[in-house]
Amino acid sequence: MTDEQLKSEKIVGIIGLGDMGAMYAERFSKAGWKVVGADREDKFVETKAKFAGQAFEVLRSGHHVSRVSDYIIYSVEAKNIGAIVQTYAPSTKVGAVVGGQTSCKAPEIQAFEEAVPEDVDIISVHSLHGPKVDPTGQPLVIIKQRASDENVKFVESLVSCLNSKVVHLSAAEHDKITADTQAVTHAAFLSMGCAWKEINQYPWETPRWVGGMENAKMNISLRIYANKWHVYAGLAITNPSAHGQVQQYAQSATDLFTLMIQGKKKELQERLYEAKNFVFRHNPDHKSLLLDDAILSEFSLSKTPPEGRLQPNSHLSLIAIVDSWHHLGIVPYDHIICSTPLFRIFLGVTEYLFCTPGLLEDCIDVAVSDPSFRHDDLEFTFAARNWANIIARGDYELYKKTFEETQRFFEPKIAHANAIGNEMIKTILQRVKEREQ
Ligand SMILES: NC(=O)C1=CN([C@@H]2O[C@H](COP(=O)(O)OP(=O)(O)OC[C@H]3O[C@@H](n4cnc5c(N)ncnc54)[C@H](OP(=O)(O)O)[C@@H]3O)[C@@H](O)[C@H]2O)C=CC1
Ligand SMILES: O=C(O)C(=O)Cc1ccc(O)cc1
Repeated sequence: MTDEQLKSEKIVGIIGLGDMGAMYAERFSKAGWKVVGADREDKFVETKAKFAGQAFEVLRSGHHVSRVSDYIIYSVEAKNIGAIVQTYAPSTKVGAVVGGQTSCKAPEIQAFEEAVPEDVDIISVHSLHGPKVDPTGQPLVIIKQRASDENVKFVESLVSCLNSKVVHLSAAEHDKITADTQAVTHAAFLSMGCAWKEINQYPWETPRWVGGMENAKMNISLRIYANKWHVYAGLAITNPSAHGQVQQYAQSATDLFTLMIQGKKKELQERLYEAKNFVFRHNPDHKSLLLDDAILSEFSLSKTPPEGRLQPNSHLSLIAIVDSWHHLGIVPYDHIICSTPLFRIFLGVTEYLFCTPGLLEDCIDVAVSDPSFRHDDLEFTFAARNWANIIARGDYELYKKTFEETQRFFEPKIAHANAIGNEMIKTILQRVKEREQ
């Protein structure tokens, strides 16, 4: 079938009209597909009113969506995917295709394999960006679990209106890469947020955190705290590979902080240079960095421009990620094809620190000789260990509580940070494109 035939004959169904589901429903329907969607049945009237002006139709429940749709995308909380698939799977139209948008694929695929009838194909998707980011040029993973080539073409044709970069992976490959990239990135920025809350300081209000790298840390941290806790909890807790990665990050932060307070400069240097040589070995001349301080300096949350010399910082959150990539044998550049904007920014900032001549040396000097960031680094280390524990225990309630307490602390600044973060992401994407050319 041609794309036009598919568009006129197929019906696309979305179960879960939250941030990502609504984004898909809006974009697919605007591109000319017939789209139906449902959120929780008890919210039907409210959901129908919310999307009244849209080109897609809101139905009463996932059963109603499943009965009529040729491709059904479950865009629901990861923790509940098993139960939700079990509920609606028996209503799936004969010969249809099902898939999900959750961030970790093992539980999603298992739910489909267990519950959907055998005549139904399984093709999952994952847009590697948040709902407010323009999907153009961002990676979109397609996972053909069990499907005819014709149905894969149907899904490709559908998602082509997003203009994303399609990457075909197995569920296992997807989960390994996203554990390496997303889970640790989130752990780092979640920990920064908790540390600022514990020392009771908005980082943009003090001259201690000034400069491009600091802007990136604040914007990304607040961007994560602007999202829903379950997105990050589900992604890390349901992905077993993520537990070890987050644990290693906490261990690296602990080890490096210990070397700092012991004043063991030589050991710290050796450890970080070994990590640098492993992670950044493809860019030994430090050419064409993803980001630089001048670019990042534009994106400040502070009202007053910085004055004088920037205060050097031990950058524990950045040196710990390079150390943990080294310990886990991860070369982050290998994952760029399947990376999120936040991961690319994190990589860009660490690359800037490690590959700009003189910066890492300054950072090591400060780390062992200047105690002014010790309290912050101590809180950061506690926070990293706490997140690793919560994730390892699979404690959704404690995750929610810890996340929401910090979210409340940053509440007054979240909208502003999101606006600046969007601009920063656009600039960085442009930069990545130029570098690719
Ligand atoms: N947000 C992001 O940045 C990204 C998220 N993802 C993944 O996509 C999925 C959706 O995330 P997101 O849209 O952000 O989350 P949301 O919480 O915004 O959306 C999930 C929606 O599903 C609804 N829901 C719950 N139970 C049912 C049900 N039985 N039938 C129909 N709808 C139901 C929820 O209602 P209620 O809230 O009332 O329970 C909610 O409106 C998650 O698995 C997430 O990990 C993937 C990429 C990016
Ligand atoms: O870019 C990020 O890491 C985000 O925070 C947005 C996000 C969250 C969950 C996903 O599965 C994909 C993207």
